[in-house]
Amino acid sequence: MVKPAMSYLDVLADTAATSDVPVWAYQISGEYSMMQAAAQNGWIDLDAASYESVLGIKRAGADAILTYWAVDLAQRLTGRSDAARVIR
Ligand SMILES: NCc1[nH]cc(CCC(=O)O)c1CC(=O)O
Repeated sequence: MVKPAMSYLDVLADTAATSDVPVWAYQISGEYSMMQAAAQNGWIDLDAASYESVLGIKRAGADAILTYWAVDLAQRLTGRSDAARVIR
């Protein structure tokens, strides 16, 4: 598990490149909170920025991502309001 994810994308990529076991990334509450706050101030598009931040973590090599947007993203990516139950 590499955390916090967004500040350690280089460490995540290096770890994923050499790990024999699945590598997880944790997008911690501080990363989530600063983006929620920025969106509340009208500074960023939350839907776009949250998706892009998680996509970047995946692109760095994470096999799985722990994120406070998990349910939101699952619903948006599947188009299903019950996505969180379905993916469990
Ligand atoms: N070491 C404990 C731990 N495990 C996960 C988090 C982050 C929890 C979060 O902020 O989402 C923390 C606290 C910390 O490292 O500061």
